[in-house]
Amino acid sequence: MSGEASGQAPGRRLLLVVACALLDADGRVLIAQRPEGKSLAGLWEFPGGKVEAGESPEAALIRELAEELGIVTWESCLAPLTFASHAYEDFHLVMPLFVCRRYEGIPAAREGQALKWARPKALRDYPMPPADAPLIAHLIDLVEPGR
Ligand SMILES: Nc1nc2c([nH]c(=O)n2[C@H]2C[C@H](O)[C@@H](COP(=O)(O)OP(=O)(O)OP(=O)(O)O)O2)c(=O)[nH]1
Repeated sequence: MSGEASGQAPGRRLLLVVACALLDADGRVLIAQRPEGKSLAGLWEFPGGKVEAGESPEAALIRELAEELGIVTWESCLAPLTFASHAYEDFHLVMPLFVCRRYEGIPAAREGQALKWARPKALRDYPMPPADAPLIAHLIDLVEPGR
């Protein structure tokens, strides 16, 4: 039943974005700074982007990692970790977060974004989109448990 049919106010539209915690051998995670001119400019985020019509989340992430960072990875190298669900002003974001430890190539900024390898515990020192805050604890538990 739609929101209107059920008598509820229609909600925000759902936006499906897929993101990746790319990990290096030292357990650091790659974050990228959103460039000027985009929404949430200046904030640090996990690489990824919108899932296009007809695309699976995994295929979208493989495409985004190639476009943004010039790396190649495979569905078998993407492990689901957790997801974000956050109400922004204009839409409700649902964002699965995958972990990837195996890929080919050296991540390089293909879209002018600044990149940083950060320890999961240090992620709180970087301003991130509000949707991302609850994800950090999951990464710490995965990479630096008990520390
Ligand atoms: N890739 C990514 N996007 C995130 C994160 N956290 C978060 O709220 N987002 C939001 C920001 C954007 O609204 C959307 C990602 O879409 P996108 O990166 O393809 O969007 P875009 O910049 O091309 O377009 P737009 O935001 O200007 O509409 O998800 C994150 O950690 N990684």
